[in-house]
Amino acid sequence: MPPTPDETAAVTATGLVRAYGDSLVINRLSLRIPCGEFVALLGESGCGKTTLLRALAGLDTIQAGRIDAPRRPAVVFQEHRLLPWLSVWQNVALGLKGEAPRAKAEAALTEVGLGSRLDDWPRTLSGGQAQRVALARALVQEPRLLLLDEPFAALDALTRIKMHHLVRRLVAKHRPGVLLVTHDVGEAISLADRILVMREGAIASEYTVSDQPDARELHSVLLEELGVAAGEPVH
Ligand SMILES: Nc1ncnc2c1ncn2[C@@H]1O[C@H](COP(=O)(O)OP(=O)(O)OP(=O)(O)O)[C@@H](O)[C@H]1O
Repeated sequence: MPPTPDETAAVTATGLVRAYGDSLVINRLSLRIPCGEFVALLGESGCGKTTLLRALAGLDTIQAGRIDAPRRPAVVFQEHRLLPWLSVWQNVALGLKGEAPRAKAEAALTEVGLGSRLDDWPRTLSGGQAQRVALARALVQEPRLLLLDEPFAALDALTRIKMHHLVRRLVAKHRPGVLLVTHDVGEAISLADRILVMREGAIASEYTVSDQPDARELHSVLLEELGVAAGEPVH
């Protein structure tokens, strides 16, 4: 059974609009993610998933609509985006306010299994380890909303599965609302409580994963939604 989402909203977005020139990428899109709920966002390439995520993160402007997020969202991207001139713990502590930043960074790094790498440089980490640092850097902020923009896409299959387990465990413990942008239908089904499909700038359909008796059937339905016959790659 998935955890019951908390009542408090991690984010509520209403009537969002974003155009680039004449091209309307987000068209009166609304969504609400309660704290504790893991939501995956699927959609064909170029449909506006990253644009939406950047808007929710406050990294991009919207032209109409409203975003209510009680606390600043944290974001993990496909690339780790660690600063090479700062050590691992300094990267995690960057942006932390208050006392004992090293101790807080250490606690977060221990949670992702990197408590022994505090003083190392980012360039000495593997791709999976660097993504774990990026995850620690996001979670140390205690966000209500965690935005994940294909954070596992560049990892090898085994590392990706380990990251899935880690993220699931950390989300169950800290209970932020999560929005995961992914191209991987299997990843969406295995991680998310709810899957949103974006089309023509809005949420075209949604699936509550626990309501679906057959994961394989849901997989086929989602591939069809994405315009892919079963067996073909999404890209
Ligand atoms: N800065 C920009 N200037 C102009 N057009 C942009 C800009 N950023 C995105 N777009 C356009 O907006 C549309 C949506 O892009 P976006 O990156 O949000 O899609 P996506 O669903 O995340 O794609 P993908 O799955 O391939 O990553 C695309 O047509 C893209 O060309």
